[in-house]
Amino acid sequence: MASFQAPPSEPKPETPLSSISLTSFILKLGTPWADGTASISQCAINPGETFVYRFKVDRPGTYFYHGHYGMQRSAGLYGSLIVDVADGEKEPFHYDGEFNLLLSDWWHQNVHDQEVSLSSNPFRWIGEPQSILINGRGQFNCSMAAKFSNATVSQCKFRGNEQCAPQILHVRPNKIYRLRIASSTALASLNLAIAGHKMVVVEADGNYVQPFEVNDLDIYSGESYSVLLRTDQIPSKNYWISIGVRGREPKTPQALTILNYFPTSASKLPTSQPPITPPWNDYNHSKAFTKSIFALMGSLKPPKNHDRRIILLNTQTKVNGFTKWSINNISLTLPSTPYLGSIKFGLNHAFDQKSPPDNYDSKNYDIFNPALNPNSSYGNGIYTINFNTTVDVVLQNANALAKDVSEIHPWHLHGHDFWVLGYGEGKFRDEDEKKFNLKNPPLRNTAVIFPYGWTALRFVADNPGVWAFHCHIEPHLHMGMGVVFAEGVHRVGQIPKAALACGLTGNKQN
Ligand SMILES: O=C1O[C@H]([C@@H](O)CO)C(O)=C1O
Repeated sequence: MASFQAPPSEPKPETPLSSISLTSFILKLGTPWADGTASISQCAINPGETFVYRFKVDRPGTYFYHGHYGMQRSAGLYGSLIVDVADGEKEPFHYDGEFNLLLSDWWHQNVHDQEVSLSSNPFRWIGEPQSILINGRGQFNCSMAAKFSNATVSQCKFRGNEQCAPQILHVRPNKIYRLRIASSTALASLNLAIAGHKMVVVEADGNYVQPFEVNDLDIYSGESYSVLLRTDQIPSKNYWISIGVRGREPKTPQALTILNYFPTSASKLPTSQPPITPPWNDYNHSKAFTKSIFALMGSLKPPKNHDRRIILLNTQTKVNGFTKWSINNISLTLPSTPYLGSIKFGLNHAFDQKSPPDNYDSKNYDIFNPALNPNSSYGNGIYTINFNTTVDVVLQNANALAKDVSEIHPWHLHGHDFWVLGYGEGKFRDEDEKKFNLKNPPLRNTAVIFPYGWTALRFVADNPGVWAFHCHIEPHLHMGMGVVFAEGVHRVGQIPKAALACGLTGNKQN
């Protein structure tokens, strides 16, 4: 069992009072109240309160945890969670050392103001981040690689102990290093490259994958990878590691750090230019990477058939004039009593008992153009899944409100891994099912939909609880881009009181 405790919050007069909840990317089999989703699996933790997350860590991998109340992840409430293999067990690959890189993005505008802007009419978008951070460290208004830049940006000056100085990766020649890379970004899709080095991808979202070699790696918010890096280059030099933005026109400089070979001094800057991220809209590059990910031979295979298919159309819409994201024309608003408690206690008036639809009007909806009618409505109804059945979810992308705009959305499922059965262009059709990969689809907990495309996932509803499934872009979730699945809730054991201490379950003892 592992447990981590919410940081004790002692409200000081100048600190705004704010609740939190923490989620992590572990499955939480049998302890759905430890999933950390406020209004879904638990009540938010109020200032001064403590909530202990106790759950079974059932397999090794690269994970992270973060706040799941409002946009707290954007405000910096996140951290890594690395699970080592159990004693006596071995990873299916060898390495001599490891580094952990948790990536994020950073705005100068505070998150409260961002939330207000996003919830205003007229809508004010948060724009692109000012910096990309590596392990919470990033630069602004200076570049470590200034001498390679055409712009008149100044050279960053570091002694090495400043908070914003990059964490340098110190390596020895002719070794193999495991880089654990996870993305907690609020918005940015990223690409990472190491000058002069290739990487071998071996793990995705805590699952082993069939190893494959890349020059650079795309990573979307919510995802994690492990790559192996062989330090086989000239040891008298150092090498740039650069991270740039994908999928949105970048207005954010690449994040940089250095791969420092022993015995070269870490302060010796690399002599060649940092790797340049592929053009932001080179989607073919991203698709080629994403489609090269397969499960390691011998991994768990998906069931051959599904019991239910849910098609989820992703649209940017208007509700009463406010800009929102909607799924099958419903923009998710969470109830004040968390679903887990209200379903367990049969409190039928805690949320809308009507399920959202399993499909959209796929015959008539033109995914390539702005909707003829952009209006949708708020809702907090959920998808109730029969326990132990197999569900296919097809995420269907579409044009946003503006013409010729369709964005990337990384969708993250709580409480499960899913198999990624396929990606396609345009509208999903029944016959696309014939092309699903049932042989070696990767098991993941986050999968991306590309502009104007679809992504098909399969999971088995074998984890009693109530689980969020949402776009991992923080402002998009805030704008309603998510759905909720419930399965086998009557099988859930005794829910700790702290998870129920609000709304209509506030006085429940179970
Ligand atoms: O949700 C979003 O809103 C803006 C834009 O569509 C409207 O300003 C944007 O880029 C998003 O991802």
